[in-house]
Amino acid sequence: MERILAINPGATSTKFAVFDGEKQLMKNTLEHQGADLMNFDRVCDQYLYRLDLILAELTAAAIPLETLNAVVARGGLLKSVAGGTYAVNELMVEDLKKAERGEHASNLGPVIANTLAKQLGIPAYIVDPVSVDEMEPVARLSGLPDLPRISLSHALNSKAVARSVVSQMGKKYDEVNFVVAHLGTGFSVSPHKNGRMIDVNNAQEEGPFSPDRCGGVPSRQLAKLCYSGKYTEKQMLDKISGSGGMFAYIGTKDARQAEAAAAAGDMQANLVLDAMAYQVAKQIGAMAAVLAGKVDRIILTGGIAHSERIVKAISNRVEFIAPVVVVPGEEELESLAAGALRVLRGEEKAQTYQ
Ligand SMILES: Nc1ncnc2c1ncn2[C@@H]1O[C@H](COP(=O)(O)OP(=O)(O)O)[C@@H](O)[C@H]1O
Ligand SMILES: CCCC(=O)OP(=O)(O)O
Repeated sequence: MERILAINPGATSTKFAVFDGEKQLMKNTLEHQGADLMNFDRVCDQYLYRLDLILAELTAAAIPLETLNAVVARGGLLKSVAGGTYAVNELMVEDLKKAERGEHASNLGPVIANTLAKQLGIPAYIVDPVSVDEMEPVARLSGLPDLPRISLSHALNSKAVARSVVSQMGKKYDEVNFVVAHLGTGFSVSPHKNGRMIDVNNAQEEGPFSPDRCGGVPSRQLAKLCYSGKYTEKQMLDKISGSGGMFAYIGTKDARQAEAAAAAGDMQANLVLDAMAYQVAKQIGAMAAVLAGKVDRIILTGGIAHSERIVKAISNRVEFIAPVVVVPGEEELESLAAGALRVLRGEEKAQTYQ
């Protein structure tokens, strides 16, 4: 039986699980307080800190490291790649340490996996990293040649959820058209046409605003703000991704807190939640147009798909397009393990990142 350690580093947590084949032996979420991560200048500097915490939990769960056959992690902001499972290599680790496509917690995944796998002499993989790019040429133009559109999304969960919905329909992924909205800390809304994600809003800088990102904002005003002298480049980038969106308006990234505040009469929290759902619905409409209106299902997934209020607000606006299926949360660890398993069992060949 293949024993696999799956790791999913997030902005404020590290989720990991150990699987024997398909069977999950343990699953854990390590929460990181702001103060724990404050001492690290860059995201990739956190890899040993997070790895040590995982190792301590594996020891506590009496899972000897020597019993692991592979490590698999959520991939980061790499160069654009096709979907699938990739062997972690040094070029991938170097690219993520340089973070040329930006800082994001998922950049830590391959670095942590590589460090541990090298120590144990076992393979390390990533599956459907955030830089999966299946966009059609027409989707790549932004309107400014200097600023090509880039595919950075929740490809791992969006594709896994699409596959699971399609199997419930008794069809194949390449026989259907879906719009999948992943609503987590970042939001990505993607049209899936016959098994390919042919467009997506870059979850770091486009589309609807999300709990900590501003999404697409008025471009002239943004340019003026950048040159206003009020903010450094780092501060501006943080406004766009990290402390923008819902957080910038009401000081929380937690949709549950926002809902509780709205329920207690906070009008601003109420408006911000309505606006977030409104923008998601607008983005779903745009992606339905990408599919020429031929949409078999709209899928809402991610942590915020647990929210009845937000799901209802979005569904009311988009269910004229296609039936809405809600798959709350994410199955990223399971999808990572399944991707590694396909390679270990010889059902799929690991691709090479270059
Ligand atoms: N039951 C719930 N109701 C409303 N919002 C929720 C619920 N559970 C989680 N969320 C929200 O989901 C968001 C995080 O989603 P998640 O998919 O865990 O994000 P990520 O993995 O991208 O950090 C947070 O804003 C959180 O408040
Ligand atoms: C960069 C795309 C993936 C993403 O936004 O993930 P989170 O929502 O977990 O930050």
